[in-house]
Amino acid sequence: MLHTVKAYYFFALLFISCAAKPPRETGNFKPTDLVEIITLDSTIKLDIRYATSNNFVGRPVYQEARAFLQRPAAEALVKINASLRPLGYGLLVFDGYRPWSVTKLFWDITTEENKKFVADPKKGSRHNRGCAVDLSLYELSTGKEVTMTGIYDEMSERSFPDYKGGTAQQRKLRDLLREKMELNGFTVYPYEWWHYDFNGWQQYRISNIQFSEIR
Ligand SMILES: C[C@@H](N)C(=O)N[C@H](C)C(=O)O
Ligand SMILES: [Zn+2]
Repeated sequence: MLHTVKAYYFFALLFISCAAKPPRETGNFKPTDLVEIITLDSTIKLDIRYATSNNFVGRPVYQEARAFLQRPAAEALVKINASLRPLGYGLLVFDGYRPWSVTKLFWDITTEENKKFVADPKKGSRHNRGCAVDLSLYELSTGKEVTMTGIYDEMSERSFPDYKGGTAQQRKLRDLLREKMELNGFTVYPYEWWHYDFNGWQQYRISNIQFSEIR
């Protein structure tokens, strides 16, 4: 019974988020040029959690396990991935461009207390602009995701980029990712070690197109 009520609630919110409209923006914006990351570098790994049930929603919210970014941001990731290779690591991407309707759904299902872990749809997420990426590292020798101080989309202090807990190795890897990202034009989100905004994100519009519509 509880399961049925929860499912009803989820689909009601999904319907609302799909029917809702992104905020109107005025001004001059760069043209949207979303590129699929793996077409630039197939050694960047994907684990698109939002296309699976293994995410904080507990259900897939994407129909396709793909990741896109505005071209300059995607090109910067290729450089970062190359600079990690001699150290034995590669990039593991959880999410890139995200349609605005998904940001609205995330906001609607998240408690007040945890709203700092999701973007306000009234302002839009930098993911909606194709200028934010959620990512971690994988080990080249095993192909496995490394262990960071907290898990992806964990809504706790372990997610803060300056969290002092965890092991020295976990903090070292989290800080290695941050160092490489910052050297290449990204800024970490103050509550999530995995979320990076590409500098200049303000120059791109909020989009609400589905992955299948990206040309
Ligand atoms: C939901 C989480 N992965 C994330 O991306 N959070 C930031 C704040 C966002 O929604 O833009
Ligand atoms: Zn993010």
